[in-house]
Amino acid sequence: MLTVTDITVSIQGTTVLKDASLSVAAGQTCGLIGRNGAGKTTLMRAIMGALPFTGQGIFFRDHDLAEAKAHNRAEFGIGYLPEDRRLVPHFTVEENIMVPLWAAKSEDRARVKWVYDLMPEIGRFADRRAMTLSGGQQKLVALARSLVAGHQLLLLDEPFEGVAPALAQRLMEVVADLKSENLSVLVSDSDYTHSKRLVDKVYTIERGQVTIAPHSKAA
Ligand SMILES: Nc1ncnc2c1ncn2[C@@H]1O[C@H](COP(=O)(O)OP(=O)(O)OP(=O)(O)O)[C@@H](O)[C@H]1O
Repeated sequence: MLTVTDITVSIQGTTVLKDASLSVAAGQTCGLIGRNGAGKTTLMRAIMGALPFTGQGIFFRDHDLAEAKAHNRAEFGIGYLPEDRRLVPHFTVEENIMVPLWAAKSEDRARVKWVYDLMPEIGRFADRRAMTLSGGQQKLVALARSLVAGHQLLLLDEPFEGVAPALAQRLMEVVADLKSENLSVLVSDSDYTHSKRLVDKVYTIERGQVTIAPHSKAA
């Protein structure tokens, strides 16, 4: 499904990701665990087309992502929850979660309804402007937005970071519920506490180098 092979990313002359490889199979949830500054966000942003990379490449199903425009990710069914949420503050919650559909020129209301069914709390504040929500609520909205686009693959960048325990629990429940949807998920975390209950396979990342963790349930 997603294959990253030997990619290197340099930012301002510094190599921040070095020959990184990983793969996420259909229906699999993979963890990417590493400390702050290890390169998790850099890898996610490279997959999303927001950072140039060198190396063999990033492939998603039949698509060579180096050849695709960043906005094609939504068309391919890839959803992304950035670490810093990146909601449009003056848009309503519903407008925010519609953004990937607009990018993909899709009117898939059924997908939006599916997200509201999965996360009923989102429907309850659908008309509120994003800037009026707490940080934790904004994370839920950003997760909902990633789900609207991500009917094949979800990239979740530190979804539990800086979130109160009850909300982290709720985020975990939503991600765990996706197991029955055959979605592929790559979830990054600075430690293994939250993600260990979710993942089928674990990669660790340290100073830009990715390795498969020995305690992975499946390789
Ligand atoms: N725009 C940038 N300019 C300079 N250096 C950068 C930039 N973006 C990232 N880096 C550097 O690249 C390295 C990896 O950063 P990255 O954000 O990918 O780490 P991370 O594992 O996601 O950690 P964090 O949880 O702190 O975001 C860090 O050393 C960081 O300082």
